Amino acid sequence: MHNQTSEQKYKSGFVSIIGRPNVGKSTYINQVIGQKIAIMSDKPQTTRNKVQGVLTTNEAQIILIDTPGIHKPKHKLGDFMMRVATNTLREVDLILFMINAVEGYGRGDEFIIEKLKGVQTPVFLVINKIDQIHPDQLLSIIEQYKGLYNFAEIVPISALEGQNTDRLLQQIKEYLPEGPQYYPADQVTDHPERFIVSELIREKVLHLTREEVPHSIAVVIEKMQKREDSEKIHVMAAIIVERSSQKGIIIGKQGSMLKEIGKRARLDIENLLGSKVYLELWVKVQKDWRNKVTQLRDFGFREDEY
Ligand SMILES: Nc1nc2c(ncn2[C@@H]2O[C@H](COP(=O)(O)OP(=O)(O)OP(=O)(O)O)[C@@H](O)[C@H]2O)c(=O)[nH]1
Repeated sequence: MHNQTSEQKYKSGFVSIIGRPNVGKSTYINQVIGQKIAIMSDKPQTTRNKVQGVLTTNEAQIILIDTPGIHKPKHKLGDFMMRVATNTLREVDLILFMINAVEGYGRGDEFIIEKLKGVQTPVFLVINKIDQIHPDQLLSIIEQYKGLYNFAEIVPISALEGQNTDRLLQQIKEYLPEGPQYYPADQVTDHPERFIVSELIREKVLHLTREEVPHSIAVVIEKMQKREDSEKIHVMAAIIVERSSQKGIIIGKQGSMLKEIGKRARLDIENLLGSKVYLELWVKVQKDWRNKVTQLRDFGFREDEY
């Protein structure tokens, strides 16, 4: 076939976002996609799974993968997350290594850069939260990081305020290979709704209980279906904790905390599903689940599912 058209070919690809906890990865994905997909919290390491956001335009489709924070594993769950993250880096078309402009270079960054040296994929250095620093500081950050790794591009942004995020998108497109539209244009994530629903509930628990409940909690959706007798979707979810003291905190005085968690989560879930929701929550104690890989699988942290 002699198809001598001057039209640009469609581009598409997978872009992995890595960085220390709390640098703003979820905020960036939400900023790009414009919907609350990745959950956000002030506490580090709220992202456990890869949450994909899909951005489709007339010229390209960018599939963003929020990779769980790469860090030195302390227990089985950390080890498992690290493996998932490292595998991801080899498979994607582009890696965004995000740093927080306000925090100095640390051992966490050093660890990530060591990991990056083992992959062929091009890497952008994305300096986030530039709304919080003086431009002069930016120059010295750029100088410092330039010497550490051969970054394909260095892009300063503010994910929160949207500064320079358009330019970053443009540069991402330039690095993507020609490819098909993997997802329909109106699809913003390929995660099952159940997963997003469980993350919305987990987010409320973490926000409302502040430092009192650790990140090791999990939320398992046991049932999610439309009730025959009403328009509502019935969601049943268990919040899994490691100690009964944590159970007490989550339930609160006369159930007040659990009630508040449920109320806030329900509103978000209704928004997500576009339907009224009947949400039933309970708290379950399961000791030391983080170290039990078999239980991780039960809770849905399955490598082959990503
Ligand atoms: N000032 C400012 N704050 C930001 C910016 N981007 C993110 N934040 C804040 O930084 C905090 C952490 O953001 P997240 O998006 O949850 O960070 P994350 O990298 O996904 O965190 P993990 O899930 O722990 O890996 C939140 O309080 C955000 O509001 C930014 O550009 N400027």
